[in-house]
Amino acid sequence: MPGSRDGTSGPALLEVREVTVRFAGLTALSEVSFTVAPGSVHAVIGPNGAGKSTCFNVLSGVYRAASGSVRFAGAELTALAPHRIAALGVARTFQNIALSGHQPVIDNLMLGRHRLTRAGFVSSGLRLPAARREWARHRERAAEIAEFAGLGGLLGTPVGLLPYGVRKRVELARALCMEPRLLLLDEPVAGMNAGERAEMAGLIAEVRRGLGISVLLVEHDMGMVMRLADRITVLDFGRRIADGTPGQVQDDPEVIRAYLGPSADQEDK
Ligand SMILES: Nc1ncnc2c1ncn2[C@@H]1O[C@H](COP(=O)(O)OP(=O)(O)OP(=O)(O)O)[C@@H](O)[C@H]1O
Repeated sequence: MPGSRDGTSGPALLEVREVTVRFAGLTALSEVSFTVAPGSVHAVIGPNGAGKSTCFNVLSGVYRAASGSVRFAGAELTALAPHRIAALGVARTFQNIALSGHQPVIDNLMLGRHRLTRAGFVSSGLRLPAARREWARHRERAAEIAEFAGLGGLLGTPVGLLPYGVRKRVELARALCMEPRLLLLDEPVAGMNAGERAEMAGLIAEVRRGLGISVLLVEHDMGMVMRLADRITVLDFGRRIADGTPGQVQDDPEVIRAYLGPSADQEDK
């Protein structure tokens, strides 16, 4: 198809090309390339230490690549600071929850709206009518997103009082409050029980289907990855060893050797 390098339709939303990252003698990523199609769920998998988090940290501007390029919707990201990348429409969640536990859900979500404010309702302290109106508009949108994420009845609840699985959904909802075009999810179901995992998987599917937002996912839960992802990139020792549909990756001998093992349908490795 025109503009397509990987069989998906249309030009890539994110194009990672030959990215290398080094830490004092260790090559954490070695000339890694992959593309994320608009409106798709793309997973990055691989054993511990394969370079998955490093990859996310390059995409979100936390780490600098030694070489290679990352293009998002036509813009080069590799030299940009994290807030500039976020402003272009790339939002992320972290392996460990990064929320303010004593603040209610709605306040945590409003932090996600901050970059979108014009009147600066935080700095003006809501003294100006324009700032108050803008604050109300953003609060309404944050409440809508909370509803979408199944948090509608919890707006006033301090995050620290919520069960782990719900806090992870608050974190995802906060990222959605930035109105991203691409959402980076770092191990979204790690540490969850089966019910929480199913809820989170349903929410991620809805983010793509209902909101049209592309999702790039690092995850060890292979059952979830195989069900959710349109495409999977497999890393091992910082190198890309496979890239394809779940079916292709699952049957790839090198992936089986390095990561999946002989029984590729294990739920969680
Ligand atoms: N800031 C850093 N300084 C030095 N080495 C690092 C740094 N971050 C990552 N590394 C190293 O880079 C390699 C890749 O690590 P990374 O965390 O990206 O792997 P991962 O695939 O995310 O692993 P996991 O599944 O355990 O999260 C590892 O050898 C790790 O020790």
